[in-house]
Amino acid sequence: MTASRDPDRLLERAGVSGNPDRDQHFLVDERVLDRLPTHLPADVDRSHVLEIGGGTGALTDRLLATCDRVTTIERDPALAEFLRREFDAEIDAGRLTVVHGDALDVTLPDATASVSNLPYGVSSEIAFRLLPLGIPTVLMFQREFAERMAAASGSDEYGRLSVSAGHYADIEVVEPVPPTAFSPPPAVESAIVRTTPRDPDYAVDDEAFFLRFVKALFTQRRKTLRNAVRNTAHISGLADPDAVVAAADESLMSRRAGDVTPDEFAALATLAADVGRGDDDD
Ligand SMILES: C[S@@+](CC[C@H](N)C(=O)[O-])C[C@H]1O[C@@H](n2cnc3c(N)ncnc32)[C@H](O)[C@@H]1O
Repeated sequence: MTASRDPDRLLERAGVSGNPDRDQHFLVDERVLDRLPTHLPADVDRSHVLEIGGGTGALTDRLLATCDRVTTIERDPALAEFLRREFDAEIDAGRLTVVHGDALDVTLPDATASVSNLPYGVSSEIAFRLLPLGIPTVLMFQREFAERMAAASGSDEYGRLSVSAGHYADIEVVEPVPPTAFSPPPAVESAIVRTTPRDPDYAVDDEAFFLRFVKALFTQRRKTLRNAVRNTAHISGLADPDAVVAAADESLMSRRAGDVTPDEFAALATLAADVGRGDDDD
C-alpha cells in the first residue's frame, strides 16, 4: 500500500463522500483495511483475486500489495473511471482489471479467491453468486446477516440462510467492525466473514429446488419435518409430499428444520426431488 493512497486521500481525489442510497460506505479504518486480505488462509492461491465494489480503491490497493492480479467490479460509472485513472500503472502492467458493471449481471472472472467490502443492499444476492464458484472468500456484511449465515444447526439464528450458505462453504465470522470504520458510517454494525469451500456430502442436482425446499421448510420451523414437508408442498412444489415422508428416515422426519444440518437437508432434498415431484418430473 502506498502512503498517497490512504483512504482519506483517495476519497478526496475521487471527489466523493459516499452515498448510502448507492450502497456507498467507504472503509476508512486503515487497520481493518490492512487486516481484510490477511483473513484469507495463508495457503490460498492469490494469483487472481476478485473484488466486488471497488469504490475509491482503498481495499483494491491492499489487494494489489498482497495478490498477483486483481479484478474489481464497480457499478458507479464515476468511481469506475476514477479507479482507471488512479491505478493506470497497475492496469498497464496487467495486474488490475476494472470492470464497470453491476456485480449481479456481469460475467464473473475465473478468480482464485475474493475479498470484498460488499454493498449491503445486494450482499445476499452477491454472496450466492460467489459461493457456488467454490473459491475462498473474505467478505464484509451487516453483522446480523453474517451471524445468521454462520449459525450452526440448533442455534436460534440458524435458518435458511445458514443452510444455503453452509451447503457451499464453512462459514466463520472472523471480525466485528463498528460503523466508525466507514465513511459515511452505516446505521448497522458490520462483520467480516471467511468462507472456505467444502465438498458437500450430498451434491444437489437441482439447486433451485433445494433452495426452494429449504425455504419452504423453514416457514414451519417449529413443526416436525413430517408435518412441514406436507404443509409446505405448495411452496416447494412437491406433488407427492406423502411419498417423501414415507421414503425418508423416520427419525429425521421427527426433527425440526432448525436442528437439521445442511448435508441432511441436501440428502432430503435429493430424495424429495426423486420421489415427491410426481410423474412429470425426470
Ligand atoms: C461498501 S462500498 C465499498 C467500497 C470500497 N471497496 C471500500 O472498501 O471502501 C460498496 C461499493 O460497491 C459499489 N456497488 C454498489 N452496488 C454494486 C453492484 N451491484 N455491483 C458492483 N458494485 C456495486 C458502490 O458504488 C461502492 O463503491
